[in-house]
Amino acid sequence: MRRAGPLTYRGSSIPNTTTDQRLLDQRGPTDWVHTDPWRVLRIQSEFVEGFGLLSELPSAVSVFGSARIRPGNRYYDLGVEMGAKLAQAGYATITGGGPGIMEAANKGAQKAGGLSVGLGIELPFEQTLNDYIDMGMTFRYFFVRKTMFVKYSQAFVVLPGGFGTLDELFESSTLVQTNKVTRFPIVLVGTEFWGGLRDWIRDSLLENGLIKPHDMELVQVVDDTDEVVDIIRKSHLDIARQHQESEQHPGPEQ
Ligand SMILES: CC(C)=CCNc1ncnc2c1ncn2[C@@H]1O[C@H](COP(=O)(O)O)[C@@H](O)[C@H]1O
Repeated sequence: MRRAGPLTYRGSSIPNTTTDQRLLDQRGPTDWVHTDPWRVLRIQSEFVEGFGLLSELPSAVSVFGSARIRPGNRYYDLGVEMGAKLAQAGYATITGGGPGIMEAANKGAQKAGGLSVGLGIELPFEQTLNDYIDMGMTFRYFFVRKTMFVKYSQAFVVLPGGFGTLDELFESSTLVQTNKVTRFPIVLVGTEFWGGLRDWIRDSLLENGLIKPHDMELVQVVDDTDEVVDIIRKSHLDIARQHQESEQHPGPEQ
């Protein structure tokens, strides 16, 4: 029998070298850097770096939207306006750090004097963080990056976009629906763009009993960026009030 830390080996499973021998041995193949145990460490280091970068962030809102929309498009302007309004309301803006609406929201936030954050993702084609980011990090792993959006922002604002944006919208809706995150406003901006999706959710998902009626309220659809800020502010005031009440009238000890 051989014990190696928490591991136990018996019989033919006993390795013919020890962990220390393998660590100190410089010869041999280097394919271990492409193995899952090594990846686990890289994933862990991404969490450590991300938490380190973001843990002292003030209140923040994540803004999602298309990577493909260019300056001159009305939705780009909407992104700039959204970032600026969030900055004026005292929120940091977090985006995926890429081009398009992400860039627009970062630009609006930065130009209005707010804190502009970009959480980029390594992609198969060359890609750098946009030029309007005060604090940024590029992630290797999508799922680590997604944890950062949810952990360090207090609301999601979703502007027009494609698959990436829909992924972010539905992931956050699922987290709220399953109570993994609580009291977290999700606001879609652009009724013309999002109205069809909202109708489909009602007519197909709700109609067939695949979601509950109150799930329809998880996501709000508006046009006006001031209204977005009002929804987020109101939700945060409600949370603060409930917090205060529960401190004044604590329930029975669990
Ligand atoms: C030009 C191009 C496709 C660049 C891709 N570069 C990207 N850089 C950073 N985040 C991204 C990128 N593409 C997609 N995303 C993520 O997915 C969303 C946009 O995807 P889409 O364009 O809607 O589907 C963004 O909110 C962002 O978080």
